[in-house]
Amino acid sequence: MKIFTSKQIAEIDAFTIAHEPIASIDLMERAAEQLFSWIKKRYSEEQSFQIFVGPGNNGGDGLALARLLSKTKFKVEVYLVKVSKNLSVDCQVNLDRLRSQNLVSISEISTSHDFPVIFDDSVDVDALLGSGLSRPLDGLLKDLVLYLNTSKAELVAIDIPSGLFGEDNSLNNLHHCVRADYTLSFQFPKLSFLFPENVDCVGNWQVLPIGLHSRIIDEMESPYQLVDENDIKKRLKKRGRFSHKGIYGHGLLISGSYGKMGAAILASKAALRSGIGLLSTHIPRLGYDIMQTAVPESMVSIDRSDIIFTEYPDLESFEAIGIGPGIDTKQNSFRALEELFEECDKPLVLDADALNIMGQNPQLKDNLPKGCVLTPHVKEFERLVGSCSDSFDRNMKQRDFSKKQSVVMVLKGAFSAITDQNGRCYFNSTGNPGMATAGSGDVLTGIILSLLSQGYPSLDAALIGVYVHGLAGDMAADELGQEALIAGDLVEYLPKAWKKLRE
Ligand SMILES: NC(=O)C1=CN([C@@H]2O[C@H](COP(=O)(O)OP(=O)(O)OC[C@H]3O[C@@H](n4cnc5c(N)ncnc54)[C@H](O)[C@@H]3O)[C@@H](O)[C@H]2O)[C@@H](O)CC1
Ligand SMILES: [K+]
Repeated sequence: MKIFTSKQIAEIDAFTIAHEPIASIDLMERAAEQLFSWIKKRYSEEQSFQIFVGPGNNGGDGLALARLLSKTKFKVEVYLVKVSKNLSVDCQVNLDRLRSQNLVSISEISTSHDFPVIFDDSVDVDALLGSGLSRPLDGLLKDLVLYLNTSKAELVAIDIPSGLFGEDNSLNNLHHCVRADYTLSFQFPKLSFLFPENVDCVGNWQVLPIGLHSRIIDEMESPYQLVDENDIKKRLKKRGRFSHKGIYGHGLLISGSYGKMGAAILASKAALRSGIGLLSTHIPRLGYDIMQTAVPESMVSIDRSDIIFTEYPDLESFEAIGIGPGIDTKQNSFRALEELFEECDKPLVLDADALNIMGQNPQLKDNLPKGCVLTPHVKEFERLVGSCSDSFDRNMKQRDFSKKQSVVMVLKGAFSAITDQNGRCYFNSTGNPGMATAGSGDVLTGIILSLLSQGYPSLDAALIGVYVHGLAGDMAADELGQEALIAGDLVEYLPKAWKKLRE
């Protein structure tokens, strides 16, 4: 699903009105009907609602919703905030319709003395401001939002929590934005929903389709996408009946050091559980017995060092290389990595200590093999690129880095962001907080190495790998709970996750 800016959404809206064609007031009605049916499914008919309405079309949605709710048994009160002389045309029409229906009490809020008592068991609806927000909230609106945020009532935001911008909130004060329990966003999510600092404002968000015109949605360019299961299924290659293990590639995983052999085991198992034909794991000498016992399916390549990575085997026979999990960051490992960058013309995935070595030796960045995949978490990313003021800034820097260095980068976290050589950004939609556990990243490296070895292009390997990793995590958490989840469980659930993608 593409993600558009607020400005683009207004264009899509206008195109729909002109080309469906549909009157804008009827499009607003369609949006209100979607809100109404979401509410009807969720709340009992005795539920009371307090709806806070602003001067624009977001307010218009709130008024139309009030009318639909009051036609049934729901109890509704509306509060219209007087922050400008005029209402938008469709907001005014809906105010007139609600008044003539005469079922709902409509109060005006002109000063903070007019703020109503909010009952803990009511549901508040935030229809103050939507995507037309032009500056951070101040004055009466800010005071009202602060007041609403102190209440214990459940808060449902229409389209976007009032005060939050759809994209860049770096100059905004998030304490002055509505803190919703639910945000019901029309047709698309907003970019800002995917950034962790906004989670307290957005709460659980859901997309409600309102039938915007498919032609303009298809044609309009956006660098941002939220990746769903169908996007992933389309990228999967068929596994033929007559295939043999040679077809699925031979991968080389460089991993492990004294005290960190677990990383090599987890990454190797994940690679093997993700369709690779053959796997060799390159490890320091001390890990020989450990690897041969724990992962008999993998061949072992032994470093001359007992305890760290200092060299790598001839690359000729491998389709792809993965390096980083648990290799440590010693000087000799840096030299070997530098050499690998110079020599390697195979698909490559870099993680963990490989990224930390680069963080310590910034000149390495410019030698990165083109098209390789990097999988940092936020700290590793900032060691590479420098500190960032917020997630929006970090996202811009990630897109720039991918473009400049011509690499694919996976920034791991909730909604992991995957950027490509053209500066496009794909947000992953699977995964849960239970996966923030030791070794989870090693599993991802193994999966991506496996896909690269099978001939998937770097971007596909990253997108599919991150998705299936998150899916395995979701399936594991469903059965085991998030607290108990460990990285080994992700490996255990990979078969089910792959199976689901092949259904
Ligand atoms: N995009 C779509 O397809 C549809 C959009 N709809 C609704 O329309 C909304 C957008 O409507 P509008 O463009 O009228 O925008 P808003 O409803 O967000 O309101 C904009 C108004 O608020 C004022 N304003 C902006 N920032 C302010 C601030 N900080 N303090 C005080 N006043 C401020 C503006 O001057 C303008 O008058 C969406 O969020 C959505 O709820 C729906 O009606 C259905 C269709
Ligand atoms: K809102």
